[in-house]
Amino acid sequence: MNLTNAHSLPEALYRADAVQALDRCAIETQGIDGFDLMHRAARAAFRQLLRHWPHAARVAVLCGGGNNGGDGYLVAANAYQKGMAVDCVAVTDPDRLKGDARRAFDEATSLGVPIEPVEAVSDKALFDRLCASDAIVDALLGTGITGAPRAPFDRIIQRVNRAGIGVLAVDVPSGLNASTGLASGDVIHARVTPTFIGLKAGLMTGDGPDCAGDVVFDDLGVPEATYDAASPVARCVNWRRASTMLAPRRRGAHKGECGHLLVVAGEQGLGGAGILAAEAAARTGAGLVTLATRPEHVSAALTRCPSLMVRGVTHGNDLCPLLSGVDGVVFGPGAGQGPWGQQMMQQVLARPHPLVLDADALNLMASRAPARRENQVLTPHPGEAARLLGITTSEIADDRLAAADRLQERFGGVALLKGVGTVVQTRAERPAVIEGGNPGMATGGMGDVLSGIIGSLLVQGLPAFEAAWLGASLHAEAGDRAARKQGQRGLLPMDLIGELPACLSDSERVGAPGSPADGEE
Ligand SMILES: NC(=O)C1=CN([C@@H]2O[C@H](COP(=O)(O)OP(=O)(O)OC[C@H]3O[C@@H](n4cnc5c(N)ncnc54)[C@H](O)[C@@H]3O)[C@@H](O)[C@H]2O)[C@@H](O)CC1
Ligand SMILES: [K+]
Repeated sequence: MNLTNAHSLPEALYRADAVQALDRCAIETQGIDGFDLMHRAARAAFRQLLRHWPHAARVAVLCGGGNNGGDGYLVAANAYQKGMAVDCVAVTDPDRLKGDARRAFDEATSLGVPIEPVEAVSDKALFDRLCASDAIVDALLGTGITGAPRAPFDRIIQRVNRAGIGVLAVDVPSGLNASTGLASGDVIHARVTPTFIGLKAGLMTGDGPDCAGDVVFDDLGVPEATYDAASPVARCVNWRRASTMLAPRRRGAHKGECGHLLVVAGEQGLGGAGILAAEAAARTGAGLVTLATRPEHVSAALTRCPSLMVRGVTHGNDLCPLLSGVDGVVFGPGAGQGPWGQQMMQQVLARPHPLVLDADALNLMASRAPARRENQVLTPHPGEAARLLGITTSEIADDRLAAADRLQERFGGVALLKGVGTVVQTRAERPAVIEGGNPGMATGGMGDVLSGIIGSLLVQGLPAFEAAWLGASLHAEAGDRAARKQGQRGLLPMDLIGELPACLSDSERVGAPGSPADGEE
């Protein structure tokens, strides 16, 4: 997702069936004519076309057989009336169109929009036309898709992507599951996706952010009461929202009341993981951070970050004195799965502290009988999540919200499923999906930084769920700020850590906890 696009999206995320319920409510209960709603959607999409391609003179519009296709015919009509050259292709036989989609086709036809059935256009001619366009409007499939795109949609989606011309996807990039963000077959890669009435969860997680480009939300002016018709499946959160939740510190605050975190990490050869987690925790404001690591990593840790207390631990028993007197523990980064990691795990789990369990802690857990614990945050990536649940990573990708729910159910506490659109799940509250972050963060050590951040917020007194979603939002924001300064590909975890204080200063500017950030909502 575009890094500059954030923050104007609504918080409520819906599955496709819930958005369909909202559409129905707008029409049947709120008295908005369905065809009028389609006109509004088309105008909203066309506005984005003009905004993103202000000089477009020729557009190709590809229309499917449902209401998404109906939106497309009306976008084509808008473009035609604006004087653009329009290549409109009916991918489903217009004789099979029903209801508002049929009316949209009829209206476009009566205005003189040239519409050709797909069978009348050879593959090569279609490809040439796509390549000759300034922009392509994808109105093939929307929220009504079931499964992977079937012929001829699959072939057309491939052509569109191969043409290399900017695409505006109407409501949802065709081929994407609007509920889950799964692309189970061919899927449109759009530059912008104007989406209507309800923000679809699938645009914000899994394959969604990669395929949708800039997501622009438009409620099409439906009355507020429309939203009583369906519940959101999750909340879309970002640092701008999260930063308002951090209470400012008392002027008389002292380190003892800002929490003491113990980071247990760094088996032989993996010392950096613990150092990154501990430094990130210190930079997120923990009053005290102790790092328990292999003795050979002690001097490196102190050289890198002298404000840490660093203890060399060789056996599980060495950890006992360190565990008393801390407010929370991060365990797992670079801990290995050998005897060192196992001994440390045994000690850590035997105490009642709030916990963040990451990396090797999760691998060690996967080989034991699941033990539920309420004051813990598990932070698996999809591979670790699959091992914890005894399923495959592709089953995790099938429905990330459902996978996070299963993890939480099995292990209790909070499950944070990493990946694009990180999902944070707890029992009694609506899950959070994190907006933000960038592919530069796909590098070793970024997860260690995240676990340090969450641990730090835990010991500063945040409940586990808040610590997890605030922490993930902060991590994404720091990654985006670092990427804006120096690009994505060469990003290192230290660059994120360097951005943490500036990100946190947002919350200091905002003031009282719970007050809305300026310009938001
Ligand atoms: N009145 C409304 O309900 C509104 C709906 N809107 C648009 O309508 C869309 C939803 O419309 P629909 O519910 O008609 O659904 P869609 O238009 O998204 O898809 C349904 C069509 O796709 C076909 N299809 C489903 N799965 C397929 C697959 N795997 N391969 C090939 N074809 C497949 C179906 O046979 C059907 O023709 C929204 O995404 C939005 O664009 C907007 O116009 C706003 C108002
Ligand atoms: K579409």
